[in-house]
Amino acid sequence: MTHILAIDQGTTSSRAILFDGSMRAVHMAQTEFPQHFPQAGWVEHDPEDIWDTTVAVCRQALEKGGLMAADVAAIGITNQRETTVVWDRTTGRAIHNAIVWQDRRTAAICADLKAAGHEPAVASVTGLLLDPYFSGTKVKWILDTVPGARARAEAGELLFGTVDSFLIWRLTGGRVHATDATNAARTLLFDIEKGEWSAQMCALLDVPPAMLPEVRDCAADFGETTLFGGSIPILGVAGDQQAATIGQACFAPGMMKSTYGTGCFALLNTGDSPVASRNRMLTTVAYQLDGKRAYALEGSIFIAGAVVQWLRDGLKLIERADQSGPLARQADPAQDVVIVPAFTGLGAPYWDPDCRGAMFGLTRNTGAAEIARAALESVAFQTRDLVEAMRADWGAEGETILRVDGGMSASNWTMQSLSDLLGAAVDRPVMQETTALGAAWLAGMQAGVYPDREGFAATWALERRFEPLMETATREARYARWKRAVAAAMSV
Ligand SMILES: Nc1ncnc2c1ncn2[C@@H]1O[C@H](COP(=O)(O)OP(=O)(O)O)[C@@H](O)[C@H]1O
Ligand SMILES: O=P(O)(O)OC[C@H](O)CO
Repeated sequence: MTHILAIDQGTTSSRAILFDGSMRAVHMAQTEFPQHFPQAGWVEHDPEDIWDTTVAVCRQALEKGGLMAADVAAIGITNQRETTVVWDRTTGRAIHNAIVWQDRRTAAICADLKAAGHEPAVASVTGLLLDPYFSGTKVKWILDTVPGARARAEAGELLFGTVDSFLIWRLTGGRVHATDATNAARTLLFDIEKGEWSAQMCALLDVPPAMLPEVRDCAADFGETTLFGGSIPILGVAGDQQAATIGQACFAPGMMKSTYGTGCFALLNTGDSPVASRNRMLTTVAYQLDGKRAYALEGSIFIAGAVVQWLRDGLKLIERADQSGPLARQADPAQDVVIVPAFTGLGAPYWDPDCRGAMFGLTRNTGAAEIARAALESVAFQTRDLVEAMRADWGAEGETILRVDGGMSASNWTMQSLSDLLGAAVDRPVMQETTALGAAWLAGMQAGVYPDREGFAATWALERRFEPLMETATREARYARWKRAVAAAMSV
């Protein structure tokens, strides 16, 4: 009973990481699974792929470590958020592919609700905006589209869940239909202040309450699984960005983390009451422990590491992601190329689904290095947009320190440019698997094998701090140019 198994079910891959009794990640397995794009702007996953890859990576990680179910004290689950599954209570099979968070098919439903003046009520109850990103309109779409689904959902025959709930249902053999407060907070159906499903939102989005999972703490009893050769309890659940916030030990109000994966998600802990944003940030649940919720302001950027993938796969300027920083370093300092990477519209704080990317400042001397630099800097400028908005919402006292993680945080050049363009310290921890660590800690703490919150926070260790080296006047001039570039891209 010495290990904790963290399941990290992400957008492009499923991962399982085994942590030992000292919270060290000791064995890992990862498998990518297919993405389906049935129409422009639509993104789906086959729930059976999600399930099969999840089970496979758990088995592989256990095998790598030569471990059995009896060696695992608990499972923690963290997951891609908002992605929506509706399944049959009797067979456990989904009635439609999972509709992924990136999917834009419900843009018209959102536009109609906005035009009818519902956004202020939605924001005040759920902390979110009327954007296709969230689960609620995706559930409505499935119920309106799959023949007979609405009547079956009303009769209690169909269940809704985000990916955590679907995995819990399958892992427990259909015994537990539950989610945690962080995942519930991403559905458009959850009253984040009261901590319960909102009848008003269910009515607005035509979602029968009978199909909703029970909402529990992030560290709680989510049932047990016997799939791995013995019984293992599931004791921790959190959406992946909240799990990273926990894994980064951002437990005190004012602490902020930013995760640079495919996209970028920055969360600022705002303490025990929700802060309504005046700057189009999201208000969300950071975690719920012992029935008490901590809240966060969240800024979501859809393209971060994806811009590096574009340099590699689209423009073929590099062969590997880690060549992007060294290439950017060679850029001519006299040139000021700006890229607005609005490949799938812009997220926070602009929320413009129709905007597309743009590049400014080209000369005859512009080459691969200048484009790479502009691509990496676009991530820093977007982070500054979020940090400015969050500080305006929450109060700007105190120094901003950003704790970073995710694949792109490995790039020293990008992290230095982030610190320069933010004018703030950027802290990169030793342990960069913060998402899985967050889920593992929740489960391990609930199982009684890991330390409490304070003890866990004390284990956070700095690998490297990046301090701003850029002159203030240069920083401000470059940021002003970025803002003009975004305005121009949005106006085309
Ligand atoms: N050294 C690096 N420099 C810049 N970007 C990188 C580097 N290593 C990885 N990336 C980018 O990070 C992303 C992968 O990060 P990861 O946290 O695994 O993302 P996700 O969980 O969204 O799949 C990719 O988009 C990749 O382009
Ligand atoms: O799976 P990731 O790491 O790309 O994260 C997805 C986010 O949870 C979407 O809100």
